[in-house]
Amino acid sequence: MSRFPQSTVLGYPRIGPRRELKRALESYWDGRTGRAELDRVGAALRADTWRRLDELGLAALPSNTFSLYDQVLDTAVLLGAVPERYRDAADPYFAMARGTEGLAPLRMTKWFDTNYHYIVPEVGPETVFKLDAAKPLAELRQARELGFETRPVVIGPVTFLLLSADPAAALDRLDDVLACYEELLGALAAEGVAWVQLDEPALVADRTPDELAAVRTAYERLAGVAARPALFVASYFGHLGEALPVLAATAVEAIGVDLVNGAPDGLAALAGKTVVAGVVSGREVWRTAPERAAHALRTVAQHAGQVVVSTSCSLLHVPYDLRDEPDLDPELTARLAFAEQKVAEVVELARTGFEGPEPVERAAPSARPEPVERRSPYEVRAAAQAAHLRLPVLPITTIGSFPQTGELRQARAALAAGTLAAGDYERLVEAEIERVVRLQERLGLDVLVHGEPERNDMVQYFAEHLDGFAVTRNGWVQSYGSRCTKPPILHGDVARPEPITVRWARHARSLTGKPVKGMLTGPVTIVAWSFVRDDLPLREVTFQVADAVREEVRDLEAAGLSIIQVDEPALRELLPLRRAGQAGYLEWAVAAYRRATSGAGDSTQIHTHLCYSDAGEILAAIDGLDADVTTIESARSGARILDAVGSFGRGLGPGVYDIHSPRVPSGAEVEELLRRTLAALPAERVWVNPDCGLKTRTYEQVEAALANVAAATGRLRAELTSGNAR
Ligand code: MET
Ligand SMILES: [Zn+2]
Repeated sequence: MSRFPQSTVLGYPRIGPRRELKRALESYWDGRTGRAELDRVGAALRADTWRRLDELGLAALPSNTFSLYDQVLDTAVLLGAVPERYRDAADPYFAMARGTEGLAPLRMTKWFDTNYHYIVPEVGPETVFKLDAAKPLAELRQARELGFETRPVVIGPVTFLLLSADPAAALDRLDDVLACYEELLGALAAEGVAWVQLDEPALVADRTPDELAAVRTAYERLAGVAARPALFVASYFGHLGEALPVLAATAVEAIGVDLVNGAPDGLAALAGKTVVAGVVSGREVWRTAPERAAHALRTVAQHAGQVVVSTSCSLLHVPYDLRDEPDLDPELTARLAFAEQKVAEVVELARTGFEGPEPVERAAPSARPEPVERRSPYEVRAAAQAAHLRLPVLPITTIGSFPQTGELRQARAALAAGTLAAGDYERLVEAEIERVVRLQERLGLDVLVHGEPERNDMVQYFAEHLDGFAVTRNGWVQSYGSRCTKPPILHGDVARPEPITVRWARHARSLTGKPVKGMLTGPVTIVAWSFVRDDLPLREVTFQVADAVREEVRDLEAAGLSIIQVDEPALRELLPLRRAGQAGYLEWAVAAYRRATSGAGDSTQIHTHLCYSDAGEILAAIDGLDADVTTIESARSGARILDAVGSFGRGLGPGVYDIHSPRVPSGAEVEELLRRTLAALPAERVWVNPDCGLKTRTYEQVEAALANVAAATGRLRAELTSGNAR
């Protein structure tokens, strides 16, 4: 077996430094360009990446880390796990990713505790596995033509099966999947490939004995393949825990461990192995402290046969290059590293060896006290709110945003470029608010919103108005497919210099006699969707953000807003992968939310909104938020969510309109969903609303859908008041 070179990265961004892949994909999907052009852009991005990594001095280059959509979907294709119904589509790959006319896409969900989303494979008894190694082989050969020897990267068999829609049923297919991997190893060996990387991030979560047995079976079998490349099994996003000795006992040659938060126990098991040491964080944007990295490397070197310097995970989760950010404060820039800079750090650590002074442990900051104010018990608040708001039964509301028009986006760009005066921009926003208010009045909604036209993004907008945050010019990170987000950088103490949303909320309120709901993003979601300083515990940082939100709640209330929504769609996302950390996280996350909202008076109704979440796992925490009304995504998951959240003794708005689809639900569909809700919950607690914000939809769709929602609600109200509901 050949020795693993001294430095590597587990993966690299692929959307393009200027989002070239995004544009190429969208143009291909729209039919503006053909497949050849899309493939040309992909090939150019891969070539640029290998050249750059090589120039930076990285010793081992990965391949097959590029993807036209998602690496899990690529793995499904590699293994032939394409569900029957997609096989006849013009382009089965993108049909699975995005759906087609009449064919829904595969489900998509979050990749571990990141904001990246993968396509959930469907694996069951009927799946026919058949290796299709075209993609890894093509990338390998492309790199060779450019003069680069690469290490193909593939999702490992256990993680692939555990990530599929029904993991238990999928694990039953382990033997068949392993046959494909064996064949893949043979094909790579035939090409003369020295090393292959199999990603097994699923092993950093708690695993059952059966699952650990699957790990043993898988890697004993793969290591037993006669002619194969050397095997490098990569873990990331945490420690391997009980999977470490299992993996180490197999004959795989190299194991990748995430060392960003210190070295795990049990390293002695790695004796004789090559350890690919993830000391440079692949998911944070802070420069690596060299003495801490060197310390971790020394610790591992005491046990391992060989230590290779690497990133803790793929660099997919950070932007390309800090040099694209000339507007950042130089003091901040000096603290940062994006993908390019991280590669340089890896190379430097490998070059200088692991010598250096011992790191100084930082003193833990003292905990900040909780705010003393407590809201009254729900019954007291509910009575005060009912008297004050006088809402009808089954009140209809929305989640906040209305369609973002091209005109608004252009105006914002012009404002940033200095070609549109601030006053003119503000008048445009006010006109849009008026349009949204009139539309809601016309549709007969009960609790109105201003529509969030001033917000580019529900987190970035707040980051731009709070101290302690910076926003980037090009800091795009892939979220899914062609979609990217630009996470703000939370680098200092957070404070709110002045009110942020009040002027827009006040404007909406001045236009109507109906109640208007103020709209804020919650503290947990703001930190979840930002790059957050690592010199304070996340809890402390989140509390600082909560205090800023709390001030905003107070000011909205003082401006006469009697309903205020504080969104926490990312509450589930930060949940630690291992159960041991979950209760502690949920406790402070809930405390942060209550800190943000508990300054409101009893007659002010606090709403919260959650989506993207497998709410089932965090039910008690959602209940603990103690919001007067919780709106939650449910149009697709149906009754499941009702069973789960029905026990909350407060207001509940399970979504009746799936806003992720351009489809307009009929009045009959909405009525059916509402009837199901009313069968599970007392009518006086039920709210009627879409699943999520409407900003990605068109006005045409929204108007038609909300008209159907209002009509269906009207019919049920009539039944309820005539006493024969259900
Ligand atoms: C991802 S949750 C979105 C909530 C936000 N208020 C909106 O309506 O867009
Ligand atoms: Zn939402």
